[in-house]
This record gives sequence, C-alpha cells and structure tokens, in this order.
Amino acid sequence: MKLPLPLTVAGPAARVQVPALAAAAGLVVLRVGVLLLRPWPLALAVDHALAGTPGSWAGFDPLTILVLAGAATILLSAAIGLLDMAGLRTAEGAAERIGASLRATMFHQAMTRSLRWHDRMRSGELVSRLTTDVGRLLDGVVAVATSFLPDAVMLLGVLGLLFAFDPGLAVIGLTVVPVLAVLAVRQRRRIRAAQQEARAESGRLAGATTDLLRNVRAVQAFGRADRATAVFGTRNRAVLDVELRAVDVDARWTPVADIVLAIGSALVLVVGGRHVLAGVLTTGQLLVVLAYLRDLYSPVRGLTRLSAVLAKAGASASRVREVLECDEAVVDRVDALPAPALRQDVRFEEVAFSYEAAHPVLTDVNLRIVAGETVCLLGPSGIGKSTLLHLLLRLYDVDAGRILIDGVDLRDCDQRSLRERFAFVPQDPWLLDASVAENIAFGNQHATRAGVLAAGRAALVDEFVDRLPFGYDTPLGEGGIRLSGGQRRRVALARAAVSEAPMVLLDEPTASLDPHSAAAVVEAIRTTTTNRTVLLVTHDHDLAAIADRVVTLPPRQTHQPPLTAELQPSGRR
Ligand SMILES: Nc1ncnc2c1ncn2[C@@H]1O[C@H](COP(=O)(O)OP(=O)(O)OP(=O)(O)O)[C@@H](O)[C@H]1O
Repeated sequence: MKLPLPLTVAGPAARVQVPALAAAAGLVVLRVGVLLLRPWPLALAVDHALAGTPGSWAGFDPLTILVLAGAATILLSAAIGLLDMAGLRTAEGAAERIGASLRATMFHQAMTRSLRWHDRMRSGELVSRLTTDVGRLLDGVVAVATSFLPDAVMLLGVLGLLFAFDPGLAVIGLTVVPVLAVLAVRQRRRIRAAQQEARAESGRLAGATTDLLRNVRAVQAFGRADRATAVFGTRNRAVLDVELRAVDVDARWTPVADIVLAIGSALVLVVGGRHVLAGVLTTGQLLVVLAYLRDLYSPVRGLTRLSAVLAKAGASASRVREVLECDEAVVDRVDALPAPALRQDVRFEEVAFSYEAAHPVLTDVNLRIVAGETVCLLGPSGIGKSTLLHLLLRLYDVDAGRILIDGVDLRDCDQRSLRERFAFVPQDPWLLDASVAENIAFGNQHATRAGVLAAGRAALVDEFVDRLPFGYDTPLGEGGIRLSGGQRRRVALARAAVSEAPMVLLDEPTASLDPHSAAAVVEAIRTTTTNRTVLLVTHDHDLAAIADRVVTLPPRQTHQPPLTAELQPSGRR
C-alpha cells in the first residue's frame, strides 16, 4: 500500500517516534471504545425511568435509574475527555520531536548543497520550507496518528453494533457513505492543488521579504520605501488571493458533508419512527440507533477531514522533500585523500567554468602559483577573478580542465582537509551575528582565546576594538553591522591570521576603503600573510605592489583567450 506523502517524507525522522505515535493511537482507540458506551445511559433513562416499564431495570426505582444514568454520563464524558487529552498530548509531543529532527536534517542538507542550488533557491523560500512547511507536514502526521486508526475502529465498531441492532436501519443510514466518499476524493484533489499554489506563493513572499529586509539600508538610502512596500504589497496580495481561494475550497466542503449526512439521519428517523409507531422498536432503541448513526458519521466526517488535512500536508511535504532529496552537492570521492600540504604549487590547467550553461565565465585558464609566492590577479570587473578563488576552494567544480595542489586534483581530495589549506577573505567579509572574538575564531576551529587576540593584533583589529563597549566580546549584529567597512575587513583578515592554512585567498580586501583604512588593511595583509602562499584579487595598484607577480586577466572576447598573459613581476614586499 502506498503511504500518504507526508508520512513518506517524515518517515526517517519519525522512526524513533513510532512507539509514541502508536501509544497516541492506542489512547484514541480506547477513547472510541468509551465513546461507544455513551448512548446507553440515555436509552436506560428513556426506556426504564421515563416511559414503558418504570422500575423494571435491576429492581431500581425511576429516580435512582435517572441518577445512575446521569452519573454514568458524567463518568463516560470525563473518561473521553481525559483520553482525548492524553492521546493528543502524546501525538503532538511526538510530532514536535519529528519536526525538530526534520528541520535539523533539512538545515544540514541546505548547508551541504552546492552553491549552484543556493544560487537558485532564495534564502527566504528555504526558511519558509524549514518552518511553515514542516509545521503543515506535522499536522498531517498528527492527524494520521489521532484520526485514521481511531476513526477506522470507530467506523467498524459502530457499523457492527448498528447491524446487530437493526440491519435494515443500518443499511438505510449507510446509503450516504459512498456518495460522501466519492465527493471526498474529488475534494482532496482540489484542496491539494489549491494548497500547492498557496505554498508556492507564500515561499515567493518569504523570498521577496528577506531580500527587502536584508537591503533595508539601500531601500532607505535611495528613498525607495514606497517601492519596496509596493513590491511587498503585490506579493502579499498574491498570497492573500491564493490563500482565500484555498480557504474557499476547504470551507465549501463542510456544508456539503453535513447535508449529505443529515439526509442519512433524516431517512433513518422517518423509517425508524414508523417502526416505533408500529411497535417494532422502542423510542429508546430508536434514539440509540440515531446516536450510533451520529457516531458513525463522526468518523466518516473525520476520515474525509483527514483526507483534506493530508492534502494540505501533501502540498508542504513535496516542498520539504525537494530539499531533503536534493543531491546537488560537491561530493567527496569514496577514496578521497587528505589534501596535500602545499609545498610545491597550485596549478590551474585548461580550466573552464560557467554558472549557467550558455554563458561561459572561464575558458582555457592556465595559471601556476608556486608555494610561498604572492600572486596578484588583476582584470576588468566581471571577468571571473572571484570565480577562480571559488573554484580553488571547490565551492564549485570545474566544467573542464583541472586544478591541482602539489600535483593532486582537488576532486581527489577530501573537502574538509582541502578547505583547511586555504584562509579565505571574501569580498563581502561574511561576518556572523556574534562577538568580535567569535567571528575571528570562525577561521580556525581549534583557535584559543590567546590565538584570537594575537590574530586581532596582527590584523590591526586592536586599533578599534577598545572603542567597542565590550572589546573583543562585543556582539557585531547581523552581518557585522556595528562595524565600518574597513573594520569588517580587518576582522575578516584576523580570521585568516588565526587560521593555520598555508595559502591565503584575498578578494578585493581594500575595495571602497579610504586611503587611511586601505593602508591599514595593506599593512595587516603584510603581517598576516608572512611566509604563506597568497592569491590576491584586487583593482588596487598599491596593494598589487606587495605581490611577487601580477597576472592580468584580459577582457573577455567572443571566444575568451587562455589566461596566460602575465605582467612584469613587481618587487617583493
Ligand atoms: N552565482 C552566480 N551565478 C551566475 N553568474 C554569476 C554568479 N557569480 C558570478 N557570476 C557571473 O560570473 C562572472 C564572473 O564573476 P566574478 O565575480 O568572478 O567576477 P570578478 O572578476 O571577480 O568581478 P569583480 O572584479 O567585479 O569582483 C560575472 O559575469 C558574473 O555575472
């Protein structure tokens, strides 16, 4: 049998929670058993205390029977309520644990997917899948645990009792069930389609919102708050429209189900009433049949509602599955070896790469950097300088050619050890919402406090850190917002300084800095890169002067020529 999609997707995370889910289902089944006893006190009161033959039940007088029936009603209702609470609490608790485990797996998956995938998937969209979609998927898991089995048991129990009690009335009451089943299947398809559309639109809203919030400074600086609000408004309205349509599809179902079920009850009332008038059935027995019928319809309605919840959860489950099953990652070979220590050289051989198939960025790139050498890459904007650094870090795999470190292809190296060979200072310093010290320590997982402070000194972080309220322990805010551009760069350089990597990759470390800050950063680079191999991307000729060799990437022609042009070496710093 094919499991519903939400269960398939939650499956691996749900495995350890199976006992808890089974316990929840058991509690709810028990509740169903008690529920089946509920009509009997009423029948007892009607048939033995109010009408017919008072005092005929176990020798009790009518008042005692009424009190006993009342007490039984209270006890049964209390037991139903308590079992309900225990079942729901167990199921919801298990679902929350499944949710936490699913989110953790999805997050790890996202952290290890290739950047090509991240280039397509907006971060807001991913957050929406991690939070809202996981939540909706869990609604489906809870509904199956607390609804499917109990409703099925209840349905079979009530059916058995009804047939034992009055087969004729049972058949009449059941005629509406197939009609309802056909309608429910049609409804399920509609709900699923509406929910898929709604979830996709919500994901787009989350993506646009994250983008706008992240760029709030640009929005305000350009006086574009109205435009940003309008962009948000368009997306927001689109979500509202599809959500309203989805609500409409869902809500329209309730009266349809109620009317079909009421027709069943009305038929039984008319036919059963005639049986009572003819003296074939007592009034109490007719009430029991009607109560059972209501109890029969409750699981029928429950199962059709479950189908709707599963349809909603299914729309979210496919979005969660897309993340969980994505295999777009830069993967290690089974026989991958630790990356060499970089004692000889790094070589790019006939390297070709493109982010998008039709737009080659690099073709036939050849470059050799000897260990201990500082090489500066110059070239027009957009020519592919940063891309070369990304390829060296193996953030992307080359499309053709190869990159070698001490003669070993990067693709034969284990990624973790490979990345330990490089200290990367990106164009945008990528600071975390953490303290200065924690941001520096990010560069080396074994960094000690003393090592962090020494790196801060080398990268001239000391020059400004004393002015921060808690020195090295000052939180920097999202993206390091509490620091100036030059200060952020120096923290990023301190990361490279604390790292023990033999090669430093610097991507425009002095871009957009004033002459004083740029000079400070150049000084910090000199100190932090001593005795290391350096590949430096810059447009800054002062910074280029510290290199042993400058390599210029020529402007791209229709067919890009190989990267071989090398300018005259400048003096060693
Ligand atoms: N993630 C990406 N997806 C698609 N195209 C990209 C991506 N990153 C860069 N590109 C494209 O690749 C080309 C090379 O970009 P890259 O950042 O390597 O240039 P660069 O030489 O470092 O430029 P700059 O000097 O302006 O920093 C550019 O044309 C850019 O549009």
